[in-house]
Formats: sequence, C-alpha cells, structure tokens
Amino acid sequence: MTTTTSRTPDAGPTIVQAEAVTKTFTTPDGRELPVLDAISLQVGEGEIVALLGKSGSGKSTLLRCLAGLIAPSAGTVSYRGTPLTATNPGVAMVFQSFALLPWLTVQQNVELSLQARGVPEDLRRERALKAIDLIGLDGFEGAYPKELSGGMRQRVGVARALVVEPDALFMDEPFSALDVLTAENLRREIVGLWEGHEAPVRSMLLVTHNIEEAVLLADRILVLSSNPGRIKAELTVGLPRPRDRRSPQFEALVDTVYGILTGREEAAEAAAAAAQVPAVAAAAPRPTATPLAVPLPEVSVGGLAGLLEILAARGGEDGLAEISDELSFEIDDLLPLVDAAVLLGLARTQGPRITLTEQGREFAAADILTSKQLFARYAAQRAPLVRAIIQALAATEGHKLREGFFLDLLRRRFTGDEAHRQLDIAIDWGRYGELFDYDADDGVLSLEPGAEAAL
Ligand SMILES: Nc1ncnc2c1ncn2[C@@H]1O[C@H](COP(=O)(O)OP(=O)(O)OP(=O)(O)O)[C@@H](O)[C@H]1O
Repeated sequence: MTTTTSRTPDAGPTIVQAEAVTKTFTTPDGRELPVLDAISLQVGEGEIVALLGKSGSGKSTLLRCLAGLIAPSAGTVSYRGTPLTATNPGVAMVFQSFALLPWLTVQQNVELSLQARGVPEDLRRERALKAIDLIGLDGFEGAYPKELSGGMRQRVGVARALVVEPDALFMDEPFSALDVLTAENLRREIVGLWEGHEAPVRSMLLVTHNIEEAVLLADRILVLSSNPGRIKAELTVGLPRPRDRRSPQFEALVDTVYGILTGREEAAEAAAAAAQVPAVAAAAPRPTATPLAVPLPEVSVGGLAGLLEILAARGGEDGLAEISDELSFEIDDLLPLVDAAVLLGLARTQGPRITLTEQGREFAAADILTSKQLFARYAAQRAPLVRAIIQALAATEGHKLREGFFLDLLRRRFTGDEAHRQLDIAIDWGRYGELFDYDADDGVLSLEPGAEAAL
C-alpha cells in the first residue's frame, strides 16, 4: 500500500520527498522485520511537519531514512528533486540525547558541524557565536557540556544544527529528555525563532510521541500506524501562533489526534455494531492473534489496576485528556495503560473517551483474591503471550520451560531488548494471576497448578 501525503496549503517548493519508502530490518537471528511500508510524503518550504505515532511505529527510522542516515530497503528519498545516495545535504539533526562531545566546549561543539563542511576557521567562529547567541547561550561559549543543565545542552544541540543554516531542521524527540518547564520554554523559543524568521531554516520535521507537542508546534501532523509503520492520517493544524493549549480548538484537535491513534478500538466497535455483538468481544484478539502479532503493552498489573480504579471513581467513564490533566501526566503516558485495559476487555475507548466494561467494573471493585482470579482469566484468554506460555508449559512434561525457548520465539519479531521486555511483562502478569512462576536464578518458567482452567 502506498500512502501519499499532501502539503500545508501555503507551503513552498518541496525540500524533502519520500516516495514509497519501505524499510525492513533483519533481526539478529536473520528474520525480516518490516518497519516502514511504502511511505510517501513531502516536506515543503515554510512548514513545520510533525511525525506522530506510538512507540515503535518507526518514526525515528523514517526520519533517519529522510536524513539519508540509513538507506530505505525500497523506494526513494529526494532532496530538492535529486535522489539521495548519501547523507541528505539539506538536513541538520537535533537528537533526544543531545549527542554533544563532552571534551569540547559549547563553541567547539557548535563549530564542529561547520568544520565537517570545510568552512574556514574565522568564518566558523563568527557563525558559531551567532548561532549560540540566537539560541540564548551567550556567555556560555567556553563552558563544557557537563557544566550545563539539560535544557542548555539541548540548546547547544539546536545551535549546532542551526549553524549550518540547513534547508530542513530535523528533530527527533528533542524535548523528551527535558523537564516539563524547560521543554515548554525551548519549544516556545524555537517557534518564536521560526515565526520571526530568525532561525536560518526553511522547514522543520519533528518526531514526537507527544500529541500536544505536535498540535502546539506543527502546521501539519502525520500520524503513523504501527507494525509496520504506514501513514494512518494527516491533519492540517490551522491554528494561529502562539497557540493556547487551553483553547477549545486546541483541545478538540488533541482529541481528534488521540482518536486517530486509538482508531483500532473504534474500528473494532464499528465491526461489533455491524455484527451486533458487544464491542468488547470484537476488540479482543482473535483466536489467531499470536504473541508476535499482538505485543503486550508495557504496563504492570499495578498500573493497570490504578487506571481502572481512577476510572471507577469517576463513574466508570471520562475523557482521557481530563484524566491526564488531573494526574499531571501527558495523555500519551496513559496510552499503554489504555491499550492494556482494552486488550484485556476491561475498558473500551471511543475517540478520546474511555469507559469501563462490566468486567472492568467488577475487577476494579474486587478484593485482592478475586481480582487475581479475574485477572488470570482475562490474561489467559486475551493476552496472546500469556496464553501461549500457559499452553507451552501445559504441553511439556514437568510443566517447565527455559526462558530461552520463549525469547527465541519472540526474537523472530522483536529486537533482543524488546523480546526481554515482552517476556518480563508476561511474567509480571502471569505471576499476578498465579498462572505461572519464574525462577530468576535458573531462568525457568513453571506452570502453577490449575492454570489451564483459566484458558
Ligand atoms: N537498526 C535496527 N535493527 C533492527 N531493528 C530496528 C533497528 N532500528 C529500529 N528497529 C526496530 O524498528 C522498530 C521501529 O523503531 P523506531 O525507533 O523507528 O520507532 P519509533 O516510533 O521512533 O519509536 P520510539 O517512539 O520508541 O522511539 C522497532 O521495533 C525497533 O526495534
């Protein structure tokens, strides 16, 4: 499937273009992992574009393909009409991790980009000082990264990208390692520089998993779906800047994007309505769902129970924006918890609202023993990895298996770290439901008596 996106209505000529970009990685055991599927997009002069998607949807991979840091498996990336054969010459990057060299001063770090481009020393100095000044680091030219706060280090990251006066500034989660206030300040300053035409760039592409950040900054938002990443939706943000997070239009757009990100559940509801069965049943994984096709959301049982209790206390239904506001979380932080509740049939979502199901109400109100029994049933029936572990242990003499068996299977789809995380979550869920146990000393999983009855 090829997805082509349009451009912001008044964007100028195209700077970077992707045509049917597909990227497949090979996992350590030689399996193919499709991450991007035939993505086409354009970034034009005068626009800020945000790439939004859940963790693992391939946002960073797409950004790196567009920057020419990695080559697509198929499809083309062009810079001003010329297909890339190496690093994109029109792009400078800002990374989440700042990526500064600790043994160089602020000024030397900033000059580095120019040195790499062969700019003579006196011009390097002049341009670096200008960029440092622009981003508010005047007076810190001689400081080393370790002497700076996180926010100041990221300013150096931005100065180092701006100093080359790139056609396109690419930013990969640039604010997510910063505290809330520092991140907000830096966002506003970057938008200020963009609006005032002081930043020497013609376009920006921002990777983020933060919905509000995307709505705050972008002219256009591209939402990526996962497994593999495709462009699921494109939205033009027509709000005037500076944008007010509290305005009804802003909140409505955040809600819309949230609804798109959780569209999976809406599709299930539509299917359920057509089949006249309860939406929860339709939202549950089909019997064919495998642990590789339906990963477990990365949440603990405690976190999940917390969300359900909060919802129960709010009458069983509320808007996710309202819940996250009250808890001072970003709405995105709630997403894995919401995914887990939906996967287990404990809640359903409709656009930006979440509602407890009957099972969810029962679980939230249960005493600890009952909640363990209920959880065991939901996890065994609806969480594919938990189900697969019970079935595999039940089929083995002695009802024991080494973790390596499951890790090998998981590595067919996930990287090593992800495979371990998936198994850790399944063990957390299985232990809580007293379905199986895990001995960390010898890495062996064993079935608890009676666990098969939960299947
Ligand atoms: N070099 C690589 N080799 C193998 N797999 C990779 C490689 N780089 C990324 N992946 C996998 O590709 C998928 C997408 O990763 P990517 O970092 O692009 O997603 P993302 O949307 O940016 O995620 P996040 O928001 O968590 O940073 C993941 O499953 C990841 O493990």
